[in-house]
Amino acid sequence: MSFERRDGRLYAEDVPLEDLAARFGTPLYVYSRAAIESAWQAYAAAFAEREHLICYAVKANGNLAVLATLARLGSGFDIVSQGELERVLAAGGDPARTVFSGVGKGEAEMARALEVGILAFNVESEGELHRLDAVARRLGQRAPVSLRVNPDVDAETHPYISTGLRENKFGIDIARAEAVYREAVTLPGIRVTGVDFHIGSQLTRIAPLAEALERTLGLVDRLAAAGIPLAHIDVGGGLGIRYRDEDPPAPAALAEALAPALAGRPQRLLLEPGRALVGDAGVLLTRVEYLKHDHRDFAIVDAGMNDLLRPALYDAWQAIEPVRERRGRSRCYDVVGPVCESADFLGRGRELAIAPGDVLAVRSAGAYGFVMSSQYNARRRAAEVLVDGGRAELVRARESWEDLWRGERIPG
Ligand SMILES: Cc1ncc(COP(=O)(O)O)c(C=O)c1O
Ligand SMILES: N[C@@H](CCCC[NH3+])C(=O)O
Repeated sequence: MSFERRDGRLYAEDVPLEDLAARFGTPLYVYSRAAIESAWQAYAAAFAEREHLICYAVKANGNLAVLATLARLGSGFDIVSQGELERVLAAGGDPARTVFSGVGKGEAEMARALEVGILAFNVESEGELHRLDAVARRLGQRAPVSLRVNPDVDAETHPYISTGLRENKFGIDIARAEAVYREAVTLPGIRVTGVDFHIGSQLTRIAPLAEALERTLGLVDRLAAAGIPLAHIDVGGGLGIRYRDEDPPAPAALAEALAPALAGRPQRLLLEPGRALVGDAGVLLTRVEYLKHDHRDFAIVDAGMNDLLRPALYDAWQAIEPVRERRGRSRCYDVVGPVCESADFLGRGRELAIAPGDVLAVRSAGAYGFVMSSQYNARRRAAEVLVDGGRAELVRARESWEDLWRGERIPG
């Protein structure tokens, strides 16, 4: 574990978190390099038996230092925008190990991805396939394509992050996919290379993934029979982490569960984990501003929904702990931010012994934390720090006041 409590103080590797709050201010995201590395190694070891490529889902945490850490391990990347592609390139990531997902790819994004030579476009609709064909032909290229199929399985997760049901906007209905492949192989700007699915995020059961794979392999077999062999099978990401009492499968259990269905198949396996690699590798530090004891007990802290949106958006539960234990009476607090919304909470009904000035750590904030933050209420986005052993480095400075109006103009 890279975030541990010793003698009542919470550490990131060998650095006390309260020291980081004092040095860099709050709100502050803190990541542990060792935690990222060990999560990635565990994933890679789990799938070592077969030829595979881990394409880390950049959306989970796109900080350049995080991406560079993963690139150095040999990771590939799963991107959903040109912005994420530029980040991967800036961090030294390999475009030839990068897949491009997302339902709304623009022409310029496609052209840029073709220019740098990505591994595959995960194409999510026929309209996108035709647009990509046209863009590639204009550039005198053939775009490598894997169709993202929608296998219509219930991932059994929060409805906002479930993506593999027919009513979701993602992917091509698996029942129609064969026809789309048959057309794709006739398009001069398209080179068919694989198939892809991603059924949702924060998955705690393997069964829906195994079901999606089974349905997809049926398609792979029908395509092979039709003379359309595929070079890779991309099973997406989605493996959950333990925020509270969930019991998500480890990567090894996932690998074991998928192995029988994949046995003997020549395709390279692609995986797109995000949260499972970085979720537990980060915390959000925030300082208590006020304690207010009215109808309820409120701990008003200096981080809000603009810094960490998950509680407000999904009613998500993340552990909140003082970085230094304090003796004394505890109370049951709603931990709320300074933003003018009643949804601005980090946690509700938390038993805490705290005083104004104390620093709290919101755990498991390495994924979908900073990346989902905003400047709402004209709040500067938090700084980010990467800890490596006993060293802590500022890897993104807190925004300046001018950052709040960069690019704006007062006309006339
Ligand atoms: C296409 C795609 N791949 C991979 C991921 C990574 O998901 P997770 O962070 O749940 O592993 C997502 C997000 O859910 C996604 O949309
Ligand atoms: N943002 C979500 C995950 C979204 C996954 C994106 N496909 C979360 O915090 O849980």
